[in-house]
Amino acid sequence: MTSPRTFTGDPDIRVEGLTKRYGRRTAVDDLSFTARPGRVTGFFGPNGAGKTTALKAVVGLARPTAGRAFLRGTPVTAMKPDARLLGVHIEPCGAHPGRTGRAHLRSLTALAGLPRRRVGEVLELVGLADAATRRVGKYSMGMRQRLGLAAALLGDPEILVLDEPVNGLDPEGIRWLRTLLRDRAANGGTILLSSHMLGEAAQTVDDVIMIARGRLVHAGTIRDLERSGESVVVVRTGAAERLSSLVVAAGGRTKRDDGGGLLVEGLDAAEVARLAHRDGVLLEEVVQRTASLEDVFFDLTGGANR
Ligand SMILES: Nc1ncnc2c1ncn2[C@@H]1O[C@H](COP(=O)(O)OP(=O)(O)OP(=O)(O)O)[C@@H](O)[C@H]1O
Repeated sequence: MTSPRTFTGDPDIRVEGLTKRYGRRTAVDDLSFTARPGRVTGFFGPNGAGKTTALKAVVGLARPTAGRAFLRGTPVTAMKPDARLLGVHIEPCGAHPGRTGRAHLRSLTALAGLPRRRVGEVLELVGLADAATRRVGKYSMGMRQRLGLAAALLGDPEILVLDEPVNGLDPEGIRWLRTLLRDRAANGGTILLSSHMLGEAAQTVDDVIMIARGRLVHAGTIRDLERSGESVVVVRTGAAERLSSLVVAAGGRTKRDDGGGLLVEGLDAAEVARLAHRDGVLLEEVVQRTASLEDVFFDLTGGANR
């Protein structure tokens, strides 16, 4: 991916009606989505939502019960492995704990028919050059994550599929990964990454696919999702009932919060203050609280852990 790609309008990844059952358990349920060139697509869902299972089917590592995944319009099951087209990091990365990071990458390079110099280049790229001769069994979780990324990047692929790439990285590592992925997208690359933490990945992704219990619950841009978080005004007053009826008459909604305050939806803080002032209701505190991305995530997925 040395030069920016020409956009053809075709999604690099297209998933249609993907379903995967393990016995009677449905891990992925009739899932359809796309991931496009020049964008980082985040694939979100709570633990056990079916992210890893779906990503395995996308890259041809798992056979769907129904539905299909396409890369550039070709069914993934009909494609030959091509490290220049597709790079994948899904744990476990398969590195033997007794081998060094460099030896692991060298064998992958040989297997994929890539030039041997790529090993040194990707070790440098992921910040593992100094640890290249250490055994993988001695690597920290963050280092193993970097090694998995190095393996995915060996062919400098146009499409990257990464399962929970942020796991185990420290804040500096997360920032480094964000820059790396944003740069690749800016050069026309397609990146699909999964995460169970929407807030943390928000600065990295452009598009959001969200699943819960194997089903799609939301697809759109991260900007739209950020805007969708409704704000709530938290009010403390000795005249909550009076204020509540004023708010309702003005078209808002109210409920009591656990701390004895009044939560107002549908009006902003200034409107609530104006209503109170007009009727001589004394307000002890007025705070506008915007729903965080984590709140939005929780609302959309129903906090659906299995
Ligand atoms: N090989 C398997 N055999 C049986 N059940 C499986 C298998 N792989 C996954 N599952 C089940 O499918 C469901 C989805 O699992 P999956 O690992 O895809 O979710 P996930 O969203 O990646 O979760 P996490 O964030 O916890 O990794 C879970 O209920 C899991 O127990």
